[in-house]
Amino acid sequence: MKEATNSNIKSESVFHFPVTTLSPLKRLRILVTGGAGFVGSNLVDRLMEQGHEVTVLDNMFTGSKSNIQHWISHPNFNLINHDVTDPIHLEVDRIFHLACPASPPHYMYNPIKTIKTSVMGTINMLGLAKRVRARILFTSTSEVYGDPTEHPQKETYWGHVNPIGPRACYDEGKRVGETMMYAYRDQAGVDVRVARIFNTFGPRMNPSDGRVVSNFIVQALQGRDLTVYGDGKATRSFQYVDDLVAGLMALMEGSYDRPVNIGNPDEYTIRQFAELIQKLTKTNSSIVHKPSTQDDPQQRRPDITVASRELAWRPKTSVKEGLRRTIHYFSHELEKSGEIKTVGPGEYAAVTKKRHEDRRVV
Ligand SMILES: O=C(O)[C@H]1O[C@H](OP(=O)(O)OP(=O)(O)OC[C@H]2O[C@@H](n3ccc(=O)[nH]c3=O)[C@H](O)[C@@H]2O)[C@H](O)[C@@H](O)[C@@H]1O
Repeated sequence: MKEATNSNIKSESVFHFPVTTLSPLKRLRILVTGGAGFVGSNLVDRLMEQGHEVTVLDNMFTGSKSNIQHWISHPNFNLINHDVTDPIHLEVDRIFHLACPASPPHYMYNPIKTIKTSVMGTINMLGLAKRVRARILFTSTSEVYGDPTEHPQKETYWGHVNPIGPRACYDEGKRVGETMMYAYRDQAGVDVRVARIFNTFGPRMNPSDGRVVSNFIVQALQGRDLTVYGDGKATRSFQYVDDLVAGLMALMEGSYDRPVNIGNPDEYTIRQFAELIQKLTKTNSSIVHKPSTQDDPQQRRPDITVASRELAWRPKTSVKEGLRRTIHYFSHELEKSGEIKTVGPGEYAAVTKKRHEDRRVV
C-alpha cells in the first residue's frame, strides 16, 4: 500500500514539539497508564511526536498534570483522570501499562494501594487488552530480582525477594504482574511484552520523590548535605530516561515476548555517585551517612544481552551527560519554587508508626 503523501510532514503548532502527520493506516490508538508520571510523560512525548493518538490514564497520585500540560487540547491527545484499579472500557491498539508508584518512599507510604495498583490495575488492563485485542506492555522492574545473589542480573535469574518486607508491596506486586501477563498470554492469547526497568533518571522526576538521583541533585543545588543511607557501598546502575523510552518503544513494536532488562550497565556505589553529583554541581555540600534502610538491594546491574540481541537496543546517553541535563532541569525547578524539600525513609516511617499508635488507641 502506498503511503499517504503527507506521512512525514511535521506541523509546527502551539504545542511544545512538532508532530508527524501519520496516515490512518499507521496511526495507532495508544493508551499509556501512568502517562502523567516521570517515565510515562517522556514516553507520551515521543509517541505524540510520531503522530499516534495517545490517551493518558492517570490518577495523579504521583503523576502531575504539568508533565503533560503541553499536549492538552491537541487533537491527538486525550487525558482521563482515572484509577487503574477500576475497570475501564476503551478502544485501543496498544497499552503501555506503567501506572504504579515507583519510588520506595511513595510505594511504602500506602502499601495496600501499591499492591492493588499492581494486581487489580494489571488485571484490568489485561482484561481490556483481551477484549479489544490490543498488545500490552507491562513495566516491571529490576526489583523483581530483590537483593540479588547473582550479578549482573540476567532475565533468567529468579530473584531473592523478602515476601513480607517493606519493599514487598512493590516487588511482589510486580512479580505477580509478570505472572498475570504470561497467564493471559498462554490461556487467552493476549499479545504481551514485559520490560524490567532498572534505575532511571532525567527531567520530570518528582524532586521530592525520595529517590537517590533527585535527592542528591536537589540537596547539592541547595548546599545541603547529601544523605547516603548506610555505608554507601550498595551499587546501582543508572540510565537516562530517553534511553528507557527508546527501549520501551522498541520492545512494544518488536516480536520478542519474554521479559527484557532495560537499563544502563554503568554501575556506581552510592558513595561514588554522591561524589559524582558533588563534582557535576560544583557544590560545597558534604556527604553524610544516615541509617541504612531494610532490605535495600546491595548490588544491581543489568545484563542487557537480550535487549541488544532481540531489540538492537543499547543505552546511548552517558550517565554524566544525562546528569548534566537533569541538573539543568532541577535548577529550573528550584528557580520556580524557591526551595525543594527532599524526603527520606524517616518521613514515611513516622507516618507508619503513627498509624500503629492510632490503631492501639482505637
Ligand atoms: O529509580 C528507579 O528507577 C528505581 O527506584 C527504586 O529502587 P532503588 O534502587 O531503591 O532507588 P532509590 O530510592 O533511588 O535508591 C537507590 C540507592 O540509593 C540509596 N539512597 C537513596 C536516597 C538517598 O537520599 N540516599 C541514599 O543513599 C538507597 O538506600 C539505595 O541504596 C524502585 O524501587 C525501582 O522500582 C525503580 O526502578
